[in-house]
Amino acid sequence: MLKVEGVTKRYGKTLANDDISFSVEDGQIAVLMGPNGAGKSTIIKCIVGLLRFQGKITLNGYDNKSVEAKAQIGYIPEMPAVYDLLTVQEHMQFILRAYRKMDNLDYAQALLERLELWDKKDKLGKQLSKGMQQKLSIACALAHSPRVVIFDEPLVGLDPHAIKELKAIFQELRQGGASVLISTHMIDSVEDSWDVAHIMMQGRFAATMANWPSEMNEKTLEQLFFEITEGREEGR
Ligand SMILES: Nc1ncnc2c1ncn2[C@@H]1O[C@H](COP(=O)(O)OP(=O)(O)OP(=O)(O)O)[C@@H](O)[C@H]1O
Repeated sequence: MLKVEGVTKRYGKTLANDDISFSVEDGQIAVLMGPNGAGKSTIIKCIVGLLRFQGKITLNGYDNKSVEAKAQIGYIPEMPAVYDLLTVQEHMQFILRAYRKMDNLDYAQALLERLELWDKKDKLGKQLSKGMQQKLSIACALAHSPRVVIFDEPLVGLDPHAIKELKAIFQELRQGGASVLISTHMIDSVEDSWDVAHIMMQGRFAATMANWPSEMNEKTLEQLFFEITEGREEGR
């Protein structure tokens, strides 16, 4: 479970996150949406421990800066960051050694196969295309079976096969009990597979929509998004 309590982050005079609180339960997919500059990447960077902030963030009860929390988190950044001089296969070995999860080697290979990277296993990071680097970044983040997985714009630059696989992976993570947070501009990319969606505006949550079977939503997520961000419903 991911718990964010009263997180505020300023860059100088810019208030990027303004007292944000939310949680993502085990086996839940939460979606973060909002216009450019709303503060999505900032809250994600706070969660994964890349930024200092005011407030409290815990992963399964552990402070997000603790080693216990870091061992449980998988982070797919907006821009893939791979090691130029490691091969695809060496990335997996490096990650699994670092997390002491060498038992996951078969799982890591299966991830590479699903993402059509196994035939590139001997290529260096710097020899991969942007989309291949993105796929490797996804495999690296998932290889150690994290319990909390954070995706920042994961579908950008992926080919249709990888998008299909990644959508299946979202569901498998959810079924496996992970807490999944996905930041995306592509409203239809998450289809109906999310549990809760937060729409961010100017550093705050302007609206939250649940997608439980019992919830009778009058509006689609897309309608709500345009209503909030443009002050009207799309097409009106
Ligand atoms: N390193 C930084 N230094 C100063 N200001 C920053 C920095 N990073 C982000 N900001 C500012 O913080 C605010 C939130 O930015 P953030 O990147 O979190 O938005 P976002 O919702 O992820 O946007 P996008 O959809 O464009 O990725 C913006 O006003 C942005 O200009």
